[in-house]
Amino acid sequence: MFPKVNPALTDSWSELEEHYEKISGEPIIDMFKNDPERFSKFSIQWKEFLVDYSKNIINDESMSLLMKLAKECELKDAIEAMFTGEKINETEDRAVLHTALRSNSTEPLKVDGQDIRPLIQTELKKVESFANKFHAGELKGYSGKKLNTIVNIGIGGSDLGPYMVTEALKPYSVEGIKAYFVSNVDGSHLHQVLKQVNPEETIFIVASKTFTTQETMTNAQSAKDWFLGHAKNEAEIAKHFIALSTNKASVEAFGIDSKNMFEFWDWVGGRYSLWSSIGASIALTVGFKNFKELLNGAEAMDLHFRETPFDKNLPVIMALLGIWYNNFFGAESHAILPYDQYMHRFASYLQQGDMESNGKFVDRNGEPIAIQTGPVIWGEPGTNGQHAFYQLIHQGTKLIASDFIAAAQSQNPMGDHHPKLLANFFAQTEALMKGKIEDQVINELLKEGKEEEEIEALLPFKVFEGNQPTNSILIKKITPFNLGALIAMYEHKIFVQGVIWNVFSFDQWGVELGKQLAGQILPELKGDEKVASHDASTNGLINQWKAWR
Ligand SMILES: O=P(O)(O)OC[C@H]1O[C@](O)(CO)[C@@H](O)[C@@H]1O
Repeated sequence: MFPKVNPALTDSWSELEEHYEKISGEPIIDMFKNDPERFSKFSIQWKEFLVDYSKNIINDESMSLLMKLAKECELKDAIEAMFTGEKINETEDRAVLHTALRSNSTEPLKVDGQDIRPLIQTELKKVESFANKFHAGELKGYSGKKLNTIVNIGIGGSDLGPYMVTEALKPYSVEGIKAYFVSNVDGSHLHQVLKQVNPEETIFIVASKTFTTQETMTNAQSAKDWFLGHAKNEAEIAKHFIALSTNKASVEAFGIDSKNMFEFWDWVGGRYSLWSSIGASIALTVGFKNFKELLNGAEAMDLHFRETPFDKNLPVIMALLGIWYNNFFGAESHAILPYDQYMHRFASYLQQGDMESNGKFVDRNGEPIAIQTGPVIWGEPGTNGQHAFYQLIHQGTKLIASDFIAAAQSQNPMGDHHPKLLANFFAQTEALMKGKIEDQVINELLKEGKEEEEIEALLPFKVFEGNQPTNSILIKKITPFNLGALIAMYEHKIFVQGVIWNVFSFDQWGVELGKQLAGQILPELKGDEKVASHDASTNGLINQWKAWR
């Protein structure tokens, strides 16, 4: 196992603290003026990606200290430990091998003495053959009609990944296939979907690693009841319900034959599972070939991450920049801003990926952590976000580091929409860096014919400092391959940050408490008696609900 290093005790940490004092007030724009090589130095072109991180508050020294931090935290060993299947998820005694799901290597990779490569290939082939039959119209429902609609029922990692990808790859959807995703236990979610589908043509995909998640099991049961209300025959479930899970016994207990189950394993974390059978809804929507391309793109990023020196390594650089702002500038959040409408779920997907992984306050030794760990992840597609929350990034009191993501080629070229979208993508990072200086504002106001007094009054509101750091990720096109690589880049960024903060990134004990309490409260909601077993606030809310329901 790689060593459990407290990052705050490394030499590089104190050197970075000192360095921060020197550099934090320096305008990025001046750094460009002083260094003509800055863009080529702080940008990386990799396959069809251009990652430009030159608009950050960094110089050569910042980067070399951050690289030193990665070395002092034994990042290289940590990467190898993950890829080779060491049980780095110690609190659950599990290996972390989502990378194996997309690997084309045939070299044996053992977990508990068993080579997992054949297991992965068998399930992948199962998904392939099922998807091919579905698209060939060979799968028929209870009335003999072809199946052409999928309803994925899952939540968290069993929803966010497949939903985000099927949305991002909508232009690659197989013609005639409709896909819906139901996650919320709020009955309205399932209701709205069931209103739109024909039971004779629908496959319900019950996606749950544990097959015990309350929301998913409730939605699956209601979907089954609805389906049986139409099909009238339990035997027809076999044609219309499949399960994606690690838990065969619960799948069978629910009434789905294990022949209709696509398996995955406990060494695949829920939020890293879209590459496994959980991706079946992706294969059914965009076709198996595109799903495989997605896996290939992720594998290409895995190889880049594993083999490239840190100073040219995309996930490592992205992670270190995040640490720079999170731990030295005191930034509390990180914005994900895709200039791509199809990627409207990307920030939500990364919220789980990042916040469930690195939202930890205890280190790998079980000691409380004295430094900040995972940031708040948020975002929306541009340009919509520009008309909503960018004001705060431009002129608020917080430092917010952002990732701007855009595709050079549009999926739907239409008039000058794409140049306009991209003009905004380019303009925003420039504006965030430059801000607006007094002279510029005065000139503008003079041109508008304002008097000196008016100018003086308006000046403080119109000037802003800029120096908000951004990364720009320009991708030639959002193909399945490139999307796979992009997702994998963020997965590895999260991993690197977890290693440096010395947290266990692959468990999520914190989410259990709310689940436990909801389990206790549910029976108390029956009947009209007042509840008095909680704190006054919770009792008050429950009792008012009882009065109003
Ligand atoms: O796939 P499952 O077992 O239904 O779990 C769904 C989600 O619930 C969580 O355990 C958190 O509540 C996630 O980690 C997971 O992705």
